[in-house]
This record gives sequence, structure tokens and C-alpha cells, in this order.
Amino acid sequence: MAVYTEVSDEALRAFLSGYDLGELTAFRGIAEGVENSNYALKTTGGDFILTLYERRVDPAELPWFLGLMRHLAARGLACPEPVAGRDGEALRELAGRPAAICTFLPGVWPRRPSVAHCGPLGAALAALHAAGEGFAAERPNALGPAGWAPLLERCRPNGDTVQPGLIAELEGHLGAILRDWPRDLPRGQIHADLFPDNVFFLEGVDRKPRVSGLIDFYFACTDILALDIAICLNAWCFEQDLSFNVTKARALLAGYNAARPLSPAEMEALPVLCRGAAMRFLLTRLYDWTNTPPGALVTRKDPLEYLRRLRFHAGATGVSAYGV
Ligand SMILES: Nc1ncnc2c1ncn2[C@@H]1O[C@H](COP(=O)(O)OP(=O)(O)O)[C@@H](O)[C@H]1O
Ligand SMILES: N[C@@H](CCOP(=O)(O)O)C(=O)O
Repeated sequence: MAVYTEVSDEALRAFLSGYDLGELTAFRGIAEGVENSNYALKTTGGDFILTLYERRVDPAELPWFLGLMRHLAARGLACPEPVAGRDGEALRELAGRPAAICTFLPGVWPRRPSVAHCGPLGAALAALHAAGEGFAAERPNALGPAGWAPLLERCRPNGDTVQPGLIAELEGHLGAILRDWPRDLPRGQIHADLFPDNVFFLEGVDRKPRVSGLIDFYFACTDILALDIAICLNAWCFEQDLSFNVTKARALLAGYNAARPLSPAEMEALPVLCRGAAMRFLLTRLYDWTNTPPGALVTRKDPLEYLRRLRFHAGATGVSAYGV
């Protein structure tokens, strides 16, 4: 469930009086999502998404996220565009929470991603990276390499209850990842959480899936561009039995390369970037798994799925393991 904060009719009408969006015609909570409360909003002016930002989002960072989305949308990327009120402000308050209205994107996210999704995904990721150029404000990646050792420490007290020996194994992987981490790769604004539930598709006239929108920019940050590719290789190219699908990886990389060719150094770095990307999601999942009280409004995800991915990448002999 992802409607943590209820909005009364009166509060909504008062809130909407600050906008030029016409008359309200429909309003409903959206069950999907993890972090924030999302509502679908229909007015005579169109379709929108109203988001109330919950506790895991730092209000001080919201202007950066909304500014990035505005920048990307202005450069033609299909992503939510923050809608300003009459006073020019997109970030407001509703029901005691920071809140914003963004444009609604059509499409559905793929429950079972196929090879046919991976090429358009790669192209859309390259388009995101290109559109991010010129957005000068930087947001350090709190869940990047510098954040992993402290997060592992926070997982230490309970980590081995998930699997005996897990913490020692992660320490071994982390030491090797930090030693091998690339220093001079191209950087820019990255999405950092481009999982299938954050990418919408529609069928084109040729019946092939095409990307209709990218959502959920609330982990976006400034980091190595190819780290986004590694995050996608992990999230899109493993099967349900956690075997790696090299055909999906090849399609993803070809889609990306066609729009923004990766340098030899970026290609070479893919295995360690994939290890780091697996470590990042393993650690946040492990922390949530062992520290979320029963009944808390956070959906826990299995950390061990990411241990399987990490082991695959640690065993990869080079970039040829990724189909190139
Ligand atoms: N701009 C948008 N257009 C259409 N649907 C959206 C949009 N933003 C969010 N949604 C809907 O809300 C759901 C949750 O959004 P998401 O940003 O992933 O939430 P959370 O950050 O809480 O995980 C999505 O799966 C989608 O159904
Ligand atoms: N993608 C992360 C969890 C973040 O969830 P989201 O709904 O905000 O994308 C994971 O799978 O661990």
C-alpha cells in the first residue's frame, strides 16, 4: 500500500485553489509504490499525479529532485513534469506533508521484462543521461561507494540472521569492490533506481514495446553514468531463477550504445560497477529486512536475490560475460 497520508475533500479543494488546473473531476489513491503517498488526479485541465512526500524523503532535497525533473522534461524526456501553482511554486504542503503535482504519464510497467523491453530501456537511459547535461547542481550519491561500509556496519548486528556468514562474505566483496572502483569515468545526473516498476511502456504500431515514461526520480543523484547501466543490468537481465540472461544484457547495451557509445574504459568497468550496484541494493534491502518493525508501512524486498547477483558478477571473467 502506498497511501500513507489521507487527504480530505476540503483539504484537496483548498490545495487545488492554488493552481490553474480547472475543476476537479476524479481523485483516487494509488496502491502501488513504496516510499511516498501517490494520488491520481483528474481535472478539466488533464491528468496528474499528486505526491505527498513521506518520512524517508528529506524535504531539503525536494527542490533538487523537482528541478531535475523539470530540466529533463524541458529537454524532451518523457518523465513527470512538476506543475507550478499560481505563485510559481511546485513544492507546496498538503495534510502536513511536502507535496507536489506532476504530469501523468501513460503506459504500464512490465511485470515480466523481455528482451524486447531491454533495447528501448537502454535507449531511454541514454536519453536520460543526455538530457541531464546542463543541470549543474550536484547531488552526491548517499548510496554510492562511500555509503556502503557505514551501511554494512548498520547491518552487522542482525545480518547473519538472514544467512549465516553473510556479513563476512559481504565484507570480502566490499573490500574488492572499493579496491577496483573506477575513478575517472564520465559522470552526470543518474536515475539510480531504474527498476522495471519505474519504466512505463506502450505498444508501438509495430506491436513492439516502446518506452512511454520514466518515473520515480527520488534516488537520482550525480555519479558515474555507467553505474545506471549496471543498476539496469541487475534489475532487468536476471531471470526469476536468478540466472543471467545475456541476450537481454546485449539488447540493453546495444540500445544504450546506439544513442551514447560507451568508451572502452566504461565497458571494462562494467563488471565492478555491477558488483557495486548489487552491493547497494543488497545492503538497503538487508537493512530494511532486519530493521523494519512488523506492520511498518515499507514493503521489504529479499536481500538474498542480490547476493546471487553479486556472486554472478564476482565470478565474471570480464565484460564478455555481459554479451559483448
Ligand atoms: N507521473 C506518473 N504518471 C503515471 N503514474 C504515476 C506517475 N508517478 C507515479 N505513478 C504511479 O504511482 C505508482 C508509484 O509511484 P512511485 O514513484 O514508484 O512511488 P514510490 O516512490 O512511493 O515507490 C507507480 O507505479 C504508478 O502507478
Ligand atoms: N528498487 C529498490 C527499492 C525502491 O523502490 P521504488 O518503488 O522506490 O523503486 C529495490 O528493489 O530494492
